[in-house]
Amino acid sequence: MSRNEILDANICEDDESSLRPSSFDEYVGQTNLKENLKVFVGAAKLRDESLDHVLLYGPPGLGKTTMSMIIANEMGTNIKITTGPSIEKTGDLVAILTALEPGDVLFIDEIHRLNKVVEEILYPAMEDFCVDVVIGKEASTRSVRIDLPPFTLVGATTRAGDLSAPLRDRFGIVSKLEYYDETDLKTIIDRTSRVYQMPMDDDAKTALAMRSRGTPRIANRLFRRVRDFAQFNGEDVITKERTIEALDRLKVDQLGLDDVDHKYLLGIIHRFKGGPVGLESLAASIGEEPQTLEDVYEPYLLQIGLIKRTPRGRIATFEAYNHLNIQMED
Ligand SMILES: Nc1ncnc2c1ncn2[C@@H]1O[C@H](COP(=O)(O)OP(=O)(O)OP(=O)(O)O)[C@@H](O)[C@H]1O
Ligand SMILES: [Mg+2]
Repeated sequence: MSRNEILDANICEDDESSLRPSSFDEYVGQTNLKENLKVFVGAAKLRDESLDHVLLYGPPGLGKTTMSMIIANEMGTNIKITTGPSIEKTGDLVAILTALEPGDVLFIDEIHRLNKVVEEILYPAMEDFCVDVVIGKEASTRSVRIDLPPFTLVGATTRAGDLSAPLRDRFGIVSKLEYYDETDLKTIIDRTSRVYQMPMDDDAKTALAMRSRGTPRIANRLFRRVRDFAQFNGEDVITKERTIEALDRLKVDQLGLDDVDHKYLLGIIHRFKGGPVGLESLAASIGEEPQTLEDVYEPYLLQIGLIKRTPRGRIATFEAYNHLNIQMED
C-alpha cells in the first residue's frame, strides 16, 4: 500500500475522496492520456527507475489530482501532496525535497503559483536530483550541494500558459485533460450511484450527464444534490423527473450552465451589445473575478461554442442568443 501524505491541510476536499478512482482501469475517459501514462509507468517499472516528471493541465474538476494519485499507486510508491502557493520559502521546498524517498511522487497542485525563487530550486532538483543550499552566516557562507533520491514531480495547473518556459521544459510528460463526453460522464455517474448505494434510472443518468459541464466533479456534486431531493421525497431510486426537477431548482440549465454563466452571457449581450468586450470590463460589470471567469467559466463556454475569443475581446455567438432565447440585433 502506498502512503498518501498531505503536506497542506487546506487542499482536502469535502467527501470526494470516497469517489476517487485508484487505478488506471477505474479512471474513466481521457483515453489518450491514460494509455500513454500506462506505457510510461510500465516502462519505468521495467527499468526499475522513477517515472519522468509529469505536468497535467486543464480546467478544474477534470481529474488532475486523481490522476496524480493513480500514478503513485500504479508505480507502487508514496505520494506527497502540496500546493504552489503554500511553499513560501526556498527552505520549505528544500525540506520537502530532502524528505523524499527513492521513487516518491511529489504532487504540486497549482504549480503556476510557485514563487520565482522557490521555482529555481526545482530546476536542478528535477534535472539532476540535487539542491544547492547556502549555509553559514555573513562572510563565511558557502553553498553546499545535497543529493536527492530519484523522484517524480507531478505538477497540476489550470493555467499552463502561466508556467515559465524553464519550468515547463523540465517536464518529460506534458498532458492536457479534456472535457468528458456524455458516455464517460454516464459511466462516472453510474459508479457514483454504486458507491453511494443509491440506484438511478438510466435516463436520469443521461439527463444528469448532459448537465454536468463535461466535468466529473460537477457530475458528482449534482448527483449528491439530486439524491437529496429523491431521499427527501422518500424515493429509493432516482428518476429522470426528480433529476430534472432538482436541477431546475438548482438553476442548472439543459447545457449545464449556472447563474454565473447566465450572468456572463447576458452581460456580454445586454451591456456590451454582444461584444467584443475585454475580460476585465466584463468581469467588473457582473461583479466576478476575471481570473475565475477565465479559468472556470470560459473554457466550457468556448468548448460548446457560446462565446468566442477575438483579439478585441469576447463575443457572444449566435448559439448563445439562441440558447437564451434572445433575438440577435444587427
Ligand atoms: N476520470 C475519472 N473517472 C472517475 N471519476 C473522476 C475522474 N476524474 C475525476 N473524477 C472525480 O472527480 C473529482 C474531481 O477530480 P480531481 O480532484 O482529480 O480534479 P482536478 O482536476 O484535480 O481539479 P482541480 O483543478 O480543481 O484541482 C474526483 O474526486 C473524482 O471523484
Ligand atoms: Mg486538484
